[in-house]
Amino acid sequence: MTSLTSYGWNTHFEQHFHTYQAQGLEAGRVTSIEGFRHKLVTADGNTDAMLSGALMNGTDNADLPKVGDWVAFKSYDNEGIIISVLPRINELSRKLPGRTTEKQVIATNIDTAFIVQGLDRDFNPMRLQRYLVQIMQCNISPVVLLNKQDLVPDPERYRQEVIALGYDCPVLLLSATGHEGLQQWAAEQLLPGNTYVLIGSSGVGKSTLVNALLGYRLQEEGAVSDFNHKGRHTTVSRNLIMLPSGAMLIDSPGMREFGVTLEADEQGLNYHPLLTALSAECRFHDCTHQHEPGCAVVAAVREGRLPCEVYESYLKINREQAHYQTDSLEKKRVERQFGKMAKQVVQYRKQRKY
Ligand SMILES: Nc1nc2c(ncn2[C@@H]2O[C@H](COP(=O)(O)OP(=O)(O)OP(=O)(O)O)[C@@H](O)[C@H]2O)c(=O)[nH]1
Ligand SMILES: [Zn+2]
Repeated sequence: MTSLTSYGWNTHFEQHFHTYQAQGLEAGRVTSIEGFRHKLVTADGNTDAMLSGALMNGTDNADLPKVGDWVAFKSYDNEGIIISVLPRINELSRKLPGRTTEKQVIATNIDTAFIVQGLDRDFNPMRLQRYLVQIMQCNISPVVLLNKQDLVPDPERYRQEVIALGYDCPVLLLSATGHEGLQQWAAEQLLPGNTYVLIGSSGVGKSTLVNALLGYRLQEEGAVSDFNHKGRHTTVSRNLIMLPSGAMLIDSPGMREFGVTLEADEQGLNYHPLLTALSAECRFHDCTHQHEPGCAVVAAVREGRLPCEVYESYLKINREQAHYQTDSLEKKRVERQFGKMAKQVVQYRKQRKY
């Protein structure tokens, strides 16, 4: 018997599961997905499950089961058929790379996201801020892991650089291969029954970190070639792994692009404590901190009280947000128009009786 609580089951899921339980369904958590095959951990151990026809045909991709989801399923010949996804506590998503405004759900029901950057060549405060903003907007708390500290002479300098960005989150230095900082990370940040996700570009050491925590090689670690310093894509799928300590970790394949998906009434600004504090002193309450007179943010940048990187990241994310919003508004307008057209056709058919 597996205790579902040790996998993160709580009263939220319990409540939503009631009606399914009455129908004789079971509950399980998705630990990996390969094609149509979903691996679930259940009260009776592990089982494979497929999607029901209704789920497969009538559901948007973002709402289909993802790693981390709790699902209601029916047992059938040693296999499960997933009938429904229980409402998520949160979902880690990103905008897919390129011009599309499509959202991709990476993993769900997450307590903390670890953003991993390697200090060798991957360290990039701009990219880090993009991850931070998106994670916070998904209602997930972030922790920054600066890995490969053994490869630079003064790793603390990088840590201070991240702290100076002013985000309210822990920043840790690690070496996955040298096992430095791992114990402290595990003891302070990896709590039993909680679910964590590792994100970051390919080659920053995510698989190596997972393996170090597990104490054995679960995934092949890809050798980053010295020749061109381009990491090979080694992690191909996401897995929810139970660590010996009872904490769960979802490893995700390297993602160089991490597009933000801020919604219409939100502002990237809300996710930066330094900017929020400063904007209270702007002359105009709806200041965009770009061209307005009496802008406290611009003044702080000029006087060196706000790091340029923070301001630059704010501008960049705002621009992207505007693009994302016009695009999704346009999509909604087209959908509305299509709905109207479909209604007209139905009416027309009724009148003509065919
Ligand atoms: N020197 C040093 N090398 C490391 C460290 N952590 C990882 N590496 C090396 O970096 C390379 C890439 O590590 P992986 O763990 O495969 O990286 P990943 O983030 O899982 O990459 P993807 O699976 O492609 O997303 C391997 O050769 C590791 O041995 C570290 O702390 N120090
Ligand atoms: Zn302003």
